[in-house]
Amino acid sequence: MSTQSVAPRVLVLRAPGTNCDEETAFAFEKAGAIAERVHVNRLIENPALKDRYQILCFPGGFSYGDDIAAGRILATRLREHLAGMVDSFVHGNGDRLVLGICNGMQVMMRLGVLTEGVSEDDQPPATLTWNNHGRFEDRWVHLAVDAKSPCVFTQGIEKMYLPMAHAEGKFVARDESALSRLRDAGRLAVRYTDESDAGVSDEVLPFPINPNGADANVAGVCDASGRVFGLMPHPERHIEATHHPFWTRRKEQPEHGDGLAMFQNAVQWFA
Ligand SMILES: NC(=O)CC[C@H](N)C(=O)O
Repeated sequence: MSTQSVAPRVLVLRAPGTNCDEETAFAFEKAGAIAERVHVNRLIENPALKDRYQILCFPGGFSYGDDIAAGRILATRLREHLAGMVDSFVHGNGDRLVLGICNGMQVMMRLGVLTEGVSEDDQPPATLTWNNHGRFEDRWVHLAVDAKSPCVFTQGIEKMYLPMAHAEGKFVARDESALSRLRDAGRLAVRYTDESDAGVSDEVLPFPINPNGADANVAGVCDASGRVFGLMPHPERHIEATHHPFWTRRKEQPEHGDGLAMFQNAVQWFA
């Protein structure tokens, strides 16, 4: 853990087609961080820019139009031009955080940083593919957090109600052994669940509870350290209590929306 006491600085990485960078920067700022939106081309011109930041965030959207596969082109650009930057956040001295939201998680899956250390060969142990019904799906989902997960972002959170909005968000493990390795290490940190707060379930739940058909209802995955995390739902879209779809019908308003705690956890980690 870092000994730094000032507000952490967040690099919210933009690329052509990114569309959640403003909201994501707002969420980090509301949680007490200093967030800057930086275009990938500025980083390629000047990779030393990365040294200003303690948190790297890949926001949601349609980077490079989701061409080839969602997240593929941005991941390839990062691998070709900014591998050192990615490595310094993911590994480095272990004193930085990485968060990917939706298209950001897709980029991180393509980079392999969320499932590192699981395969014994060079084949990816898991991927994200098209939702079962083959369409873009936009709806609010109930999520359960794996209490034994090392994920820095979900500490102290049991459940969340967040919007999801994606076409290529179905988590698929290569085989049962890859899935159980990830699960046993608490790396399948966030799962779709039903309204009854049933908690984490490995049995695939029906649509629309599990909106895409993901193996073990996986909605978010972290690395072995818990510092590197990606999720398909959008915490930055539920920051204020009034973002909740039924806020006018609730008797009591919570202080914040469910998504804020994840950003607060990230800031807290540097305190
Ligand atoms: N909200 C998003 O980030 C969208 C992710 C991606 N473009 C998809 O549809 O799968």
